[in-house]
Amino acid sequence: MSETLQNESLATDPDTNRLERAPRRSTWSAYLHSPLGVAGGAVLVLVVLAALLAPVLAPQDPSTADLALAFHGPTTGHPLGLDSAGRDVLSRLLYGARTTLGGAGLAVAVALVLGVPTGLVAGYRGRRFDGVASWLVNLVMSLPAMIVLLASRAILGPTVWVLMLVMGVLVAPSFYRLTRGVVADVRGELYVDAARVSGLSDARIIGRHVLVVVRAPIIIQAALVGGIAIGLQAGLEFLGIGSGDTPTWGAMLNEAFQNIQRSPGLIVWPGLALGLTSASLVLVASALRDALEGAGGARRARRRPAPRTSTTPVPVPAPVPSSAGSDVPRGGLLSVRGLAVAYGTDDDAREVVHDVDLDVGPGEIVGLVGESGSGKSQTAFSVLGILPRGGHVVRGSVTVEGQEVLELDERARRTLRGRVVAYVPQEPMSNLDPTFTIGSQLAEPLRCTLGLSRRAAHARVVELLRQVEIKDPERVARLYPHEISGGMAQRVLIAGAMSGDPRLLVADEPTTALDVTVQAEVLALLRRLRDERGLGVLLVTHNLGVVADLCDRVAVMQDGRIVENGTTAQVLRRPEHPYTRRLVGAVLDDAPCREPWEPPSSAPDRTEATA
Ligand SMILES: Nc1ncnc2c1ncn2[C@@H]1O[C@H](COP(=O)(O)OP(=O)(O)OP(=O)(O)O)[C@@H](O)[C@H]1O
Repeated sequence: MSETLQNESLATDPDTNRLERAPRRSTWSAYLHSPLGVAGGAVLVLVVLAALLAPVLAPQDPSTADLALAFHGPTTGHPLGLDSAGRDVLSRLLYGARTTLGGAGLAVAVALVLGVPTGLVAGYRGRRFDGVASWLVNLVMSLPAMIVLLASRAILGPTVWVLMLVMGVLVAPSFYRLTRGVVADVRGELYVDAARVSGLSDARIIGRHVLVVVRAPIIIQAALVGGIAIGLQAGLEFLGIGSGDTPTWGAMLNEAFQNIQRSPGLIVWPGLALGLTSASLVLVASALRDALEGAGGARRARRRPAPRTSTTPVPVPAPVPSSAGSDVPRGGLLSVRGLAVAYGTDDDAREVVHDVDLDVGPGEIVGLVGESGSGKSQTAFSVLGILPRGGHVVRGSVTVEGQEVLELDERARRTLRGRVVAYVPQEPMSNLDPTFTIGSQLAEPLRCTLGLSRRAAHARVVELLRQVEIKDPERVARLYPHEISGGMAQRVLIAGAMSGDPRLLVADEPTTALDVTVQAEVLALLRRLRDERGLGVLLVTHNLGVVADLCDRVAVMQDGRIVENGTTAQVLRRPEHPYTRRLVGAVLDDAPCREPWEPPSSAPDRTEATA
């Protein structure tokens, strides 16, 4: 391994020559480190156990009354005394926990079931579903909750369960809005795009990459709603709107309040139960949120910003005999003809790519260069079938190995992506999900698209990491994205792209975020993969240095059109179009040309990289 590669691995600890792993805790042990969370959890567990074991623990039936013993203080048989009707307070408290907690659980469950899946779909897919769901949510939110609850009691009967079910429906919009908002943010993350490009289905992406982000706020929200449900239930019972015959904490509070002069102690037990349970719920949720954030969110936050590009001097390659130039041969692997991409609706469409022709043959690296906004990425996205929302191909054809890509349905495109066409994105760090280890992320598409077992996928991941020249692949597979350098992250993404053994690689500015030395190594890696596998590469870049280093042919884009297309030597040495001349002239100053990059002689395993 070269010195630079070592440095890359040493990014976190240059003294020890070893990758430094940040101490990491499991969610469970992080939770146990929160004293308030543990205390809240203990109280909740006790309350739930008491509710479940009420028939065993209760000294007598909660409804058995003995007026002769009304307001009697604590005795051996009645540790908490008796109420105004001579009923055992402890028994009522235990049975009341069942109704109170069960009702709150029902409200939360209904709200979760209605709000979360719809929020997920609306946030992830948007469009019409989002419109209809948001309209319905606004409608429900505009209803006066208390009036609806009173009306439902009058119509459906005075049972706690019905009240809690209706409450669940009324609070479902809060879950919908929360989920939709978080998911809409996450769906724009590059690692979600990367998962899509690697061939994963929407359901799989939502289940693995999106749900993990919304779970913490949903837990907090569920705890709050649970607390509110308990409070509301108690409030309704306290006002005498509950069922009356079922023992609940609210009903006990109501009865105690009516007799506060006679027996003030009666209010203590239901009040304490309500207060402690609500507070515990909040403490547990808060500690759980922190623990989950510690496991995933902190990794998100600790993501290291990738260094930005530096300018590479452009070596002018010697002219090579070729039939390219104005008479460009038609590529056997990728062939783009008359491609036009537009944004907006039919009436108000803005064309951003116009009639692009492009070919990539097997084992050929074709550069697509041009200034920012010239349409390079839109062309590449069209090949991959991942144009951003609002963008669509208005005419033209894109064939990969003779198969028309634009006519494929989404399922067929997913199969094509990852297995035939792979993608290496620009920002390595943003394209890795911070919540999963490198090994887990690379194994996911292998298991989903190639159907490998967990063990086989892991073995393949290690092999892939080795192929992209990562030293100690077993160890790197166990690391999280924030624990590796930008250069290593880009190697990981290239390994991911190679996992389906594709024939065509679309690389969108793959070295832009890397420093010059690492840039040269990643370029050498791409060249080696091309040489070994006969991989065709469409390389989107604005860097003519990269083109000169790596590309066999180059197409120059300006304002959405290809204005020049030829061998790298021709285009860089004798640019014909005025824009290409300006582009080359802007980089080629009087600085001396550097020699093409060669690996250090101390790197025997990589000497073939530039051979
Ligand atoms: N989501 C979008 N909605 C509307 N227009 C867009 C969208 N994405 C890109 N465009 C437009 O498409 C044109 C081409 O953009 P593209 O991203 O292909 O440029 P580029 O050459 O790749 O630039 P860069 O090197 O900065 O990535 C630009 O004019 C841009 O404004």
